[in-house]
Amino acid sequence: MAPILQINDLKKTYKGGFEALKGVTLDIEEGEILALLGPNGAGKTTLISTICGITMPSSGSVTVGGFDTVAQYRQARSLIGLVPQEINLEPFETVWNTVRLTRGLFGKSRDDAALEKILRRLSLWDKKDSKTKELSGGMKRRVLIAKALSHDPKVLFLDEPTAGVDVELRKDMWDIVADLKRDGVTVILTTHYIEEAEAIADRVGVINGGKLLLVEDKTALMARMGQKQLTIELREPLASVPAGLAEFDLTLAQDGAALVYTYDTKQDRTGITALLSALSGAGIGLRDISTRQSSLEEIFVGLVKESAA
Ligand SMILES: Nc1ncnc2c1ncn2[C@@H]1O[C@H](COP(=O)(O)OP(=O)(O)OP(=O)(O)O)[C@@H](O)[C@H]1O
Repeated sequence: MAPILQINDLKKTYKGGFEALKGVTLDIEEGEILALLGPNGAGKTTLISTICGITMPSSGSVTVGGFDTVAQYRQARSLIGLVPQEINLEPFETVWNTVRLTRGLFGKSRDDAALEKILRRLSLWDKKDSKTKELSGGMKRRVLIAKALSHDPKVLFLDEPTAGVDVELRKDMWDIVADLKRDGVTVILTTHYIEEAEAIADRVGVINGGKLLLVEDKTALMARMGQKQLTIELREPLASVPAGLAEFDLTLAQDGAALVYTYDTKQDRTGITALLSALSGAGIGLRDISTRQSSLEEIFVGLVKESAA
């Protein structure tokens, strides 16, 4: 089946010349949850806004369900739900009317049963007659989600859904996303929270400086997190990794004063014993050894730093 969302060499230069997207290409499969990670100003919101037709692309194209988001804007937009970063509700309107009116804006016929289902799922049913200004911050965010779901979209964008919300609401939000996935909704969310990506995403994309640096299966990323590094501080610095140690995944660090060995913690044999005896066999003296585990956070920080260099 064709991907539900196809982003092809998408570029966006804002008036004034700032290049916020520098050619993003990405396919997203139906029912997938993709988390887009990136520091402030990376281009996450620009990417979402361009896909949703709020911002015009400078070049490249996006299709949603096969519809081009510029040439076939209405069809494409009707398949998309967008939960914006900022809360933009009509304060004196009730929850029920807010959600009902949004559905109407998409030209969908009235369907009270569908709206009731959405409000119940978001634990908003008992608040349906409350004015939105009477709701807590967390409930307002839920109303934004209810609005975004009101026209039965196939793809839901959540722009930093849990920024500044408490732990409990964050977990709730994750449950809601898992629920939507079960219904076959494709979810793309932006986040600064790496644990959020870890908790709910099928795939993780890292964006910085308007470029997509990596898109990878979360499980594959987790497998990478299984990597550990053994740092061996040497008595005498080396100019290069000795040829006799070529079978090991070694790099020189600290100007030759240390060897770094990367190994997979999930494998039965780490190779450390063999390495240490090989070092001893080569007459290389050790001063100290230490190990550390790389995390998704480090992978992320490393990538972002590299791309900025
Ligand atoms: N309307 C605009 N005109 C000019 N520049 C803009 C406009 N909107 C965004 N930018 C710039 O584009 C870059 C990317 O912004 P964007 O909001 O997409 O980043 P982001 O990754 O969503 O950041 P954050 O995590 O802070 O929300 C920033 O440098 C921003 O200043």
